[in-house]
Amino acid sequence: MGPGFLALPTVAGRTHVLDRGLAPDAVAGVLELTGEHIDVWKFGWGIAYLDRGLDRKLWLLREHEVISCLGGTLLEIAWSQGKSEECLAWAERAGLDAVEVSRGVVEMDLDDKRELIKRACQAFTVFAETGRKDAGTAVEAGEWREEIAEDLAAGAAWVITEGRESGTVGIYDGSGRPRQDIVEAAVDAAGIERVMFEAPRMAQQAWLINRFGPAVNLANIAPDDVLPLATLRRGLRADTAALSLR
Ligand SMILES: C=C(OP(=O)(O)O)C(=O)O
Ligand SMILES: O=S([O-])[O-]
Repeated sequence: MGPGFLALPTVAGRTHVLDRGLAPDAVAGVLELTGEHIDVWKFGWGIAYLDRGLDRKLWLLREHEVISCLGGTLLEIAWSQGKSEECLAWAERAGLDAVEVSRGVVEMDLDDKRELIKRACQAFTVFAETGRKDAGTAVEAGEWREEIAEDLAAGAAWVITEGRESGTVGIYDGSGRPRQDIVEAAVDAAGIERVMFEAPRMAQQAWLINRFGPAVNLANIAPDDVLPLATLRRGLRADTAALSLR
């Protein structure tokens, strides 16, 4: 990795990218430049449903051994219309590897979420998301702990904590600062290896890396932030330079 003359931290943390509708050629470019740093590629919200480049993008992701994931909002909308089976069958035919199961926009109780996770696990790796997508309904730390434990018991491979593309909800306050009690509750409940923090902003990525080390898993990373994030994880940027300064 790099020319090799620096002693840098070993990076084990996963990087999960949020695709807001990139063209296939752009995806090819991102993967060529930074594919080695990308573990999961999420088609945000309902993007996959409308994406005419989906087949080609899925082919590229497979070539680079990146897990492809359906956005949670699409499955929520399908579920609200009684179409979750149709949605999962379509995603399986399309060749997606993973789905996000969330209850961020619809009213779905924990029993329904558990059933949906179990059903989705039959064909997919499941990322179970915790937290609401609107700022008005913050979930308390105890509830996060409980929901995360249930999601994992239902078979979710990963827990993903809400932050959206904005970074101002879920584990963050309205100005984007981490809600530390929620962050710690998520790590307590899932273990650092199984939790992925949505962290769209550089300051949030740096805060989480400084708190948990370069092994922290970070999600909703913009495609052109992948390389900057790789530098943060290795202490190659002022915000985390303590990791590599001697
Ligand atoms: C991208 C989505 O939302 P979030 O960023 O909140 O996971 C989604 O639901 O697909
Ligand atoms: O995930 S990274 O920084 O290689």
